[in-house]
Amino acid sequence: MMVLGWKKKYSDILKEFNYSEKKDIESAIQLNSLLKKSNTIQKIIPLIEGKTVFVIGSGPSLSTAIPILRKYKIPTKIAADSALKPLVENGIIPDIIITDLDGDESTLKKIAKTESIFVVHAHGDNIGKLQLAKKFKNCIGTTQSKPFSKIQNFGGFTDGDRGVFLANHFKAKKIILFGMDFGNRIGKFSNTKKIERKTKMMKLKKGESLLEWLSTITKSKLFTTSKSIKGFKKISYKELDIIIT
Ligand SMILES: Nc1ncnc2c1ncn2[C@@H]1O[C@H](COP(=O)(O)OP(=O)(O)OP(=O)(O)O)[C@@H](O)[C@H]1O
Ligand SMILES: Nc1nc2c(c(=O)[nH]1)N=C(CO)CN2
Ligand SMILES: [Mg+2]
Repeated sequence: MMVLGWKKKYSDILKEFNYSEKKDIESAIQLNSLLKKSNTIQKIIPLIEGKTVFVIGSGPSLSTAIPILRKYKIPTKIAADSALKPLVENGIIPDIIITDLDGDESTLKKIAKTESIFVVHAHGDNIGKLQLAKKFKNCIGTTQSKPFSKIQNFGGFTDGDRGVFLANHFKAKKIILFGMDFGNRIGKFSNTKKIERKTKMMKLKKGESLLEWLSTITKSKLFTTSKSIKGFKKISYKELDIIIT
């Protein structure tokens, strides 16, 4: 089931970013045709339901988060797109990767056949990249429009906030953010080109506002080690041991 109220949020996104719903649907249809029938959804449940999960984005605080994340083996790690490369380079293989396939392609390919679950988002502007999804051993397809057949809609917009919506959908007990700073600085690990800066800032603003909205309806307890977000308790790395238990 889609998160209640998503339809209105999506309709606002279409208007604000001038996206075409028709193209989003076309992309989702293509992704659906590439995916095999699988039990990947069944594999994701035990990773999240009733658990503490980490959601890791590419904001400036990712650099200080990496040595901390290396110490924590148990909480499920959900990584957003371009956060994947620095994580893998530091020996951290996330359990779940949220991507619209514009992160680092060679890192995606490197861990394609591991047990990690790839949650691939189809939208009107990534149709040309969808073939990559065929390489993943465990793959779930998503859309921001209506779900159908093998394509799901857990809510959310940018890769990072979609990770939080995914954790909410599968009933995480606690969700803790790393490298999810939003704000005016794009993290150095983000793949953003100079010309895309304005749109990227708009996307980050939208992602943050969606998380503020989610905080008013979720049953998961929300924390952030990154910059403050309304509705999320700001914590220091030192407090992690207590919160995780
Ligand atoms: N200040 C920040 N700079 C970069 N990423 C951030 C920041 N704060 C939060 N994030 C999160 O990190 C995630 C991963 O970053 P990435 O650059 O891969 O974005 P993205 O969602 O793939 O964007 P797009 O696909 O539209 O280019 C973002 O989706 C966003 O949710
Ligand atoms: N149509 C369309 N949809 C999106 C896009 C995008 O560039 N185009 N980018 C996203 C993640 O940042 C999420 N959704
Ligand atoms: Mg992306």
